Amino acid sequence: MSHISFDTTNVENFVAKHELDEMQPLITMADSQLRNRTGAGAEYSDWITLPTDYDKAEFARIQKAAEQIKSDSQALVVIGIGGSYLGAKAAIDFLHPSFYNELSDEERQAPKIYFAGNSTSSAYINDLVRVLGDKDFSVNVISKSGTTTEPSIAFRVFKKLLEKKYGEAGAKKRIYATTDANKGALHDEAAAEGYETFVIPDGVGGRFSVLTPVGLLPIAASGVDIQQLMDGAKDAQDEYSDSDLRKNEAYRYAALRRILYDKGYTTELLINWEPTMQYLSEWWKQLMGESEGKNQKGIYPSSANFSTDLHSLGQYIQEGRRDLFETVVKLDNPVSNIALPEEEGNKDGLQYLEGKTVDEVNTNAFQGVTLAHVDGGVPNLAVHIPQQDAYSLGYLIYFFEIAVGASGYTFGINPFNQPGVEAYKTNMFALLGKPGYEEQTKTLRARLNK
Ligand SMILES: O=P(O)(O)OC[C@H]1O[C@H](O)[C@H](O)[C@@H](O)[C@@H]1O
Repeated sequence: MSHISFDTTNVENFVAKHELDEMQPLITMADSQLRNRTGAGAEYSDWITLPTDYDKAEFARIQKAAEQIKSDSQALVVIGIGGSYLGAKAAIDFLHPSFYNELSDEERQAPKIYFAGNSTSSAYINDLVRVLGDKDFSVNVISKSGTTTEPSIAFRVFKKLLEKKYGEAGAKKRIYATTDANKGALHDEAAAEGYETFVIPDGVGGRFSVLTPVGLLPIAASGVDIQQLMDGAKDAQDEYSDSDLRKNEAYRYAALRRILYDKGYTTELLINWEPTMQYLSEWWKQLMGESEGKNQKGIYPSSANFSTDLHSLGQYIQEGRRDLFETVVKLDNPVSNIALPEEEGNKDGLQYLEGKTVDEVNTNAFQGVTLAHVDGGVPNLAVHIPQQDAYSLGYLIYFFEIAVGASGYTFGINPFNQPGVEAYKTNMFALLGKPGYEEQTKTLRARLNK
């Protein structure tokens, strides 16, 4: 089966071959820290072998639950934030046509999928309640800690809606809880109420959890064959197991990013050429940013959607501050491809495109833009995705995960924690009057009232 490939042609003007060779000792060290579990945060690196070591009985239970949701629900509300929703959203967008929720029931053959609990916006919850209307729906509430504020608030709202519609007993059958095996408020509530539960393994952090029940249940409920997703990841696990930079494309990606960072290219733009891939970038940004942004170091992960953003950000990328590099994720064979309609005359000046497909325009734009950006001083890496299918996506997910694991260790940081995320939470809890935060409440109120 063909799989993703990594193209470094357009970074050659910026990084000499010997520079990559000279990264080998650092990569060998990072690989050893990862595989031998001797690096910082190693207790959260079970995702490395997840594609072969996952719980097969639970996997079958996920597939069964997905069938149940398909049979009794017109909509599934997926409640989670950060790593507890971005992977599922990225996969569902990538693996289905645009406007998935707007397709006819017959074409979709699966419930509409809505995401909630991923912001503190009150309007968003309100709007989703209106959209659900009298639709039959189920809820998949996802939280590794089981205590995150945004999903907890949304869960209360949608749980009440379910109870109003189906009664307490009926509601319980429509709630699927994905959380820690032993602890947290969501775990305790699920156990007390008898919700069907799925476990987020201890050794897999949120941003690495898309191939656990966190991502798998919503993805399966949308009609995707999750076995293919796991198969792709499994083949990638085999493919990227060698510490030799000449043989391991994921490590080559990690090493090149690190070399570019050291040369002053401190922002990486993940570029896509398909609107169905925007959330892949959002997932990737958490994976990279939460893993590497520590000790005042790390590449800032950003993204742009082409060709759309060429008409807004294109000027900056071409001629702005030269601290950017691009990693393009290019889908080589999109599922649908249309030809430009023929027309009498040449009023719109498009006659030269007749006989060409719109995807040929996209690919030519990709090639032209890449060369222009390279000429403008933007190093360019490219990951080619052969097909818009679950196998390729599983492969791609693993590529980025293993790359950031290795890359994190080259920075000398712990790639698997996220201590900095707590700072805003402490302030928010203090301002909202959560018990235990009384001292901070006083200090913050005084600062705000100045
Ligand atoms: O799954 P949860 O425990 O609710 O966490 C959801 C997200 O929130 C946090 O603040 C973390 O920084 C993320 O790494 C995590 O993915």
